[in-house]
Amino acid sequence: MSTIVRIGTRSSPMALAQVDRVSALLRAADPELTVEVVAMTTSGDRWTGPLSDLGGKGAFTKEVDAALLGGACDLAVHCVKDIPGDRPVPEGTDIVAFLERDDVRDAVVQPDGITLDDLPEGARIGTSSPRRAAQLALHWPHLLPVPVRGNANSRLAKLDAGEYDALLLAVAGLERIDLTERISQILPVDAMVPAVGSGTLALQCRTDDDVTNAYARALRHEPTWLRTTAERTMLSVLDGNCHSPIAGYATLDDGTLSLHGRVIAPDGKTVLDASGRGTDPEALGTDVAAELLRQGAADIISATA
Ligand SMILES: NCc1[nH]cc(CCC(=O)O)c1CC(=O)O
Repeated sequence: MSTIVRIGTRSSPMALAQVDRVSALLRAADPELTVEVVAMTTSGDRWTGPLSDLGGKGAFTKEVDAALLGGACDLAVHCVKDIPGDRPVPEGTDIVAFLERDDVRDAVVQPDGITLDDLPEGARIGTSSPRRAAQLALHWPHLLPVPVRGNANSRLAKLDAGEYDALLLAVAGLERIDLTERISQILPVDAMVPAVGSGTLALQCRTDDDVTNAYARALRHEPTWLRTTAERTMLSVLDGNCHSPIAGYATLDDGTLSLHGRVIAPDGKTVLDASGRGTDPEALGTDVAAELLRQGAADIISATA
C-alpha cells in the first residue's frame, strides 16, 4: 500500500501554490507517494477588521495547527512570517524543515510605475504591516500608510478599484501567485529591512509521526535553517509578534552568519539597529536582540503590543 501524506494549508491562492511546491518536492523524493491537500479558511482569512483585534497570535496558522494536532492532516505548510515568535508551534508538533528561501524583499505595486520617492505628498500606501509602515515613515515620510486586509489577490483588486495609490507586498508572495508583472519597484533590504522569516516556508509535523517526519526532514535546506533560526531567536528574545515593528535579516557567507535587527517606532522617528556575525544562530540571535534591548527596544515593542 502506498503512503499518503495529507497537507494542511490555508486556502488562499498563495497558500495553495506553496502546497503545490511541497507536493512536487515530496513526489520527486518518492514517486509512489500520494499527496492530498486539506485546505481550510483561517480566522485571519475570515476577519475583515484590523488583525490586531484578533489578539494577534497566529491568526493564519492556528486552525491548520489544530487540524495537524487532531489528525485531520499530517503535514502543515506555513509561511514562517506568519508563525508567532513568542509561541511558535503547539506542543505535540514540531517545525522540522525550512525550504530554501525565496526572495526576501518587499515590492511596490503602483499601477503607473511611479516610485515611492516620486509619489506625491499624502499618497495612500496600502500595508497592514507595522514593520513596513514604520520604515515607510522613516524613509518616505511624505507618504501615508493605510491599512489593507485580505489575501494578496484581493489587495490588488482594491488597488485597482482606486482605494490606494500603491501597495507594499512581498516579492516572494507575488512570485508564488505568478503576478510579478505587477511589481513596479523592489525595495532594497537596507531601507526596508525584511521581516523575520520572509520568503521562507516551514514544514510542521506531529512529533510522533515518524513517517511524515522523515519525508519532511529530507526537504530541509540547511543554510535557510541557520538564517531563519538566527532571525527567529532574535524575535523570540524581543518577545515580538506580527504587530511589532521588528525587522530581522540574516545572511550566510562561507559558514558565517550576519544578522541585522531593526526595531522602529511607528512614526519612524526612533530607529534602533543592531548587527552581529557568528556561526551559532541561537547565540547570534540572542546577542543582536540583547543589543536592541539595551538601546530601548522593549519600550517601542510594548507600546505597540
Ligand atoms: N500574511 C502575509 C504574508 N505572509 C507571507 C507572505 C508572503 C511570502 C513570504 O514573505 O514568506 C505574505 C504576504 C505579504 O507579505 O505580502
